[in-house]
Amino acid sequence: MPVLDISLKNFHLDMIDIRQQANVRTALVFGASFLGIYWAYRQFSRRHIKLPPGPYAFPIVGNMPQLAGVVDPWKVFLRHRAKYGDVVMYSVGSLKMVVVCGYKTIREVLIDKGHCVSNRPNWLYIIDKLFNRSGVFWSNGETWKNMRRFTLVTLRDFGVGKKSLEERIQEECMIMVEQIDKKKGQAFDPKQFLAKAVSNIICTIVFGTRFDHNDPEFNLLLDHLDFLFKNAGVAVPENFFPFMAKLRSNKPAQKMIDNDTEIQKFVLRKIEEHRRSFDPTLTRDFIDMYLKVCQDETETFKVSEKDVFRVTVDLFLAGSETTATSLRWVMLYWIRYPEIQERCYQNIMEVAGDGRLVNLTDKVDLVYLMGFLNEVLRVVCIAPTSPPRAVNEEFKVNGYTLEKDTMVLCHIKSAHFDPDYWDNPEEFNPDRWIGPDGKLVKHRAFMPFGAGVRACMGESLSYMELFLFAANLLPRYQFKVPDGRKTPSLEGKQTGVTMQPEQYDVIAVPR
Ligand code: HEM
Repeated sequence: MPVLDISLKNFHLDMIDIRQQANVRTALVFGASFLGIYWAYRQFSRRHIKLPPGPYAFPIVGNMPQLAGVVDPWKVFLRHRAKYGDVVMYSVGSLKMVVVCGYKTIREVLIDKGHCVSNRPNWLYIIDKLFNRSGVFWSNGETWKNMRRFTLVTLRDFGVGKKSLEERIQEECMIMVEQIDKKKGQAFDPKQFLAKAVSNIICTIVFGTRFDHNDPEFNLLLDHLDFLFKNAGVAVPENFFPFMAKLRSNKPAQKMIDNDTEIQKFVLRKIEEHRRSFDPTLTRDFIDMYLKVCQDETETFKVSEKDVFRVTVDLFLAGSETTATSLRWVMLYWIRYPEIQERCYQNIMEVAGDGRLVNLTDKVDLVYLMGFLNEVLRVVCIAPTSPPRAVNEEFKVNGYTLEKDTMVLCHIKSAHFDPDYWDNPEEFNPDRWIGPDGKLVKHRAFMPFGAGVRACMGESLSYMELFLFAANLLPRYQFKVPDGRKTPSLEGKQTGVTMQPEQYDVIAVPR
């Protein structure tokens, strides 16, 4: 009975098929129910979390219309703080951003809960394209830990706090003196001099060499870095809506990437030059340190070329503009308050009146000058809102939950003007830094370099530069507003990350 045989076999196969289909269906129903229950559980359990309040967020674009392209975002954040409190939430698409104000709350976030906000939001489109999750500024996790360690050791080994770097900064200051002398009392904008002098200090640490101020390669590098610094901010729409990178006719994202490629070529040329002259017994600079680590077979920690390039750019981006801009503010406050400039000068004369160069050991005696520098950093607050962090572990602050991956900005300027921690915070007063014993006092709400695990890595270097430049320029010149010109305002503008003073000229009258 072959026919029946076949049909029986078919029947058997059909049964298997039906049973398999039933199994698949059961699995699907079971899976869907599980997901449904899980979703309901998540919704229910998250109903109890209290997110921070904030201004109305539009569908899809969220708060982008209120924030994109805003000049002085720190002022907008302060207006919202007055309405919503110390923790204010914004959103763009599905991303959440929180701005934290006031010293007490900032401290709680950056120090007490610092381990929960140790990431940077490196998923932002342009930032991710540029920084490639490498280097130290925008990396996270193991890469960040390794690169932070490598960078700190290298900065220490190549002179931060050491005599050799001190001499290099003094030398750079004297080159600036030669150039100021050439002005012969004519008005000039100190911006370029200061930018080149400070960048040359980073060049010394990274490449082991300085550049002539007229070197075209150096000037091109500075132009590229300046472009990147001014444009690679967080509040660029492409960071949140990558499709806009193709839509916007002026293609700002592509320009930044092209610009970054040019800097990359420069650094790679320097790495090649170093490779040709490399001597493992003589580590000359940051790049040599990288080559050494690469060649050392016993070294467990490996640095990639991508990382070394990125850290180099990180050091330029984080270290040149910030310090050079601080020095421009220092000069502006001198010309705005001639009597304070005179007190700084007298303070230096008491210690180094014989015309010698001021060095780092003089710092303890130059208390008024140090108080003045701190006061400039306080009132100006070069980075009024700190570079963003990202929540890596959900936590609560002031009763509000900050969910994982929320972007966090700390409003440093609000801490610097917090009336609970400063007497007359609006007043520019270097004397607030001098204690009854005549020594420099510390103020805990002073945090121009951020705080916690990701605090600035260049604080000591910056102070070295600010102090040595200020203390060695002032004995040589009295800085003044050019005759007949209006005294520049102290208002300033936040462009990108930093507070920029308005363009101004000075005259330097030899003492
Ligand atoms: C007046 C000058 C400077 C100011 C006001 C400043 C300010 C800051 C601030 C506010 C942060 C963020 C900290 C945080 O997230 O909590 C930062 C980070 C950083 N700064 Fe500075 N900085 C200055 C100079 C420098 C210099 C000279 C260097 C390098 C030589 C440097 C290297 C860095 C690096 C690498 C980071 C990232 C650290 C990390 O993410 O682990 N900075 N800086």
